[in-house]
Amino acid sequence: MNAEELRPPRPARDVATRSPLPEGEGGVAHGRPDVEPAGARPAPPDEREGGVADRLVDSPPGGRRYAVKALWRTVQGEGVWAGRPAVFVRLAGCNLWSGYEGDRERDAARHGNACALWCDTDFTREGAVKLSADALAAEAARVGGAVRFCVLTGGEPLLQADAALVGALHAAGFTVAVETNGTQRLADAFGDGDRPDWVVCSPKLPEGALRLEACDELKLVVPDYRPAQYAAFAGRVREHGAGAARRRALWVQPEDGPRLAEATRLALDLVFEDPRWRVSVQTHKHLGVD
Ligand SMILES: Nc1nc2[nH]cc(C(=O)O)c2c(=O)[nH]1
Ligand code: SF4
Ligand SMILES: [Mg+2]
Repeated sequence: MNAEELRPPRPARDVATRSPLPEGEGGVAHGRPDVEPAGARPAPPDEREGGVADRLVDSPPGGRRYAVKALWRTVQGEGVWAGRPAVFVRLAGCNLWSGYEGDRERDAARHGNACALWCDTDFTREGAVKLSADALAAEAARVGGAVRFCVLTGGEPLLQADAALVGALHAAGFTVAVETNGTQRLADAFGDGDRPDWVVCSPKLPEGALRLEACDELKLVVPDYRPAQYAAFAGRVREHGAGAARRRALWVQPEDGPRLAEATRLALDLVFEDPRWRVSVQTHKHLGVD
């Protein structure tokens, strides 16, 4: 069954623009259009985060292969490029948590990082597919259709991403962004070869432990990570824009989950206190997409 068949029948056009509710109960009197909430319709498989093993097989051994946990088309939900159509590639593995429930407290204590306690990302190697750079780029191009913006995420993507992978994506026409925790050096990952065009750092260790040389956006997940703790590292964020719009992209992003309300209040207080920082909203969650 394809996604189209899963959708409820489309109402006739004249009723689609009118609310079935009487006035005063969320109907036309409130100006609310009669639309389903975003994300109510099931997304096609290529637009869902899971299930890469269902459609892809390992590239033959021999050359360098990348463990890909998920590859899907969506919009970048966060930061400067929020709303930009993108192919997300989730590379398996992280250096700050094994990814298994039972290891959360051990790994948080081992590395001194709070994120192992709340990280909600599935980046374990189970179900990952090992793809060559060319196979990965070809799948990104197929899934992307007209989209040529690729976001490498994880886990920690710089444990795997290298110049050959970025080069293959560039050759397929992609602009490449990466979401890193800041523990890896770009020089170690990419040497003198192709590098990502855009680097987003969301640190999970104290700034003294960060080895990333520079980035284009800094995103702190509050309440555990706060601007005052990253004042020096914020100086490594490249400025973008012209004239008065020239600025660093410095974000505080409320942690999703049971602490969201408290974290949102803190994010607001932090940007009111120091307006160089902005509140980052996870727009993909509002849109109901992965
Ligand atoms: N659409 C979408 N945008 C994102 N931006 C950052 C993400 C992440 O999980 O790091 C993410 C994600 O998982 N989905
Ligand atoms: S560094 Fe990122 S992916 Fe790794 S455990 Fe922390 S939040 Fe999760
Ligand atoms: Mg996510």
